[in-house]
Amino acid sequence: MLEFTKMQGAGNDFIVFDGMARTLPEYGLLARAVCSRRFGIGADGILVARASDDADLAMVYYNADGSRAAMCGNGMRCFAKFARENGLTAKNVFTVETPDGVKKVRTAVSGEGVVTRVTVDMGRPVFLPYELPVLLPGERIADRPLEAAGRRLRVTCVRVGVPHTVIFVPALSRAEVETVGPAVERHPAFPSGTNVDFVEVTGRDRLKIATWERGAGHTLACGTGCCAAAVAARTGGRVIGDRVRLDTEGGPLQVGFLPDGSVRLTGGAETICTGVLSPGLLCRRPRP
Ligand SMILES: N[C@@H](CCC[C@H](N)C(=O)O)C(=O)O
Repeated sequence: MLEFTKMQGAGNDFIVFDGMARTLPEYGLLARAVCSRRFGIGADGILVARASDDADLAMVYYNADGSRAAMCGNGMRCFAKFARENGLTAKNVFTVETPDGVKKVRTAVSGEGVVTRVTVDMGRPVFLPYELPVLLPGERIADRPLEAAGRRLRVTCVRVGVPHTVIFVPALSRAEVETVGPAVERHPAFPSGTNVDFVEVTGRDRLKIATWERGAGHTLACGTGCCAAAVAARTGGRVIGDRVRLDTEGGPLQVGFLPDGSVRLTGGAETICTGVLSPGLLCRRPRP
């Protein structure tokens, strides 16, 4: 009997498992089986709750394609709600170990014990140069746009636990997300792949964003992507102030900038359903 909970944060959806006291199947296989939209439950990734020696809990994240990622911002909000509401912790403010370090989460809990909102201290984003296979003598990376899907793109690369490539556009286009997104995700400049964020500036403290995720494709929102976009926009003078609202395709999220250079992600999380996996699910041939 393998119980699961399906959750979403701004439409980025996850299957959550409690791995505190039980052994689960191999996570990559589990992710591919349950995330399949037609042959599984359907989700962008899986989250597994584990015990930790260094924090109150540990979160393991795998993308829908079975690849592991160090961090997931929307996933962390869902994880925090799951942990608090299912008694994995009794604290409203607690710490979670990830491969990107220990994250502090703050949950807003109603009188009925329901977590209504979660804020995650995401750490300091790091600007990255992208790796071009060949640079001409004297040429700087900033001089050369990235060529992908027949386009020459000005990109900003930022790591927020996981790699993001931010592209500012005059207006978001679904067609662009679906053509440029996969071409940039697998561009040779990014040997480990990258998430790709298309960002439209809609106000002095407001952005609209659409994301193509490494290992999951087009998703309705990406928490680490919102942090990357907010930091890229602020550093480039496109937004001002201490916080930015990001309108994702799945709803609004907020990113706050702290004096030490770190960022905070705030938003909601919801439980969709709970259930039990069919025992045969993991024995079937992996399907898309
Ligand atoms: N949806 C996530 C990011 C998940 C990881 C990503 N697909 C990767 O492989 O880097 C978020 O909300 O941050």
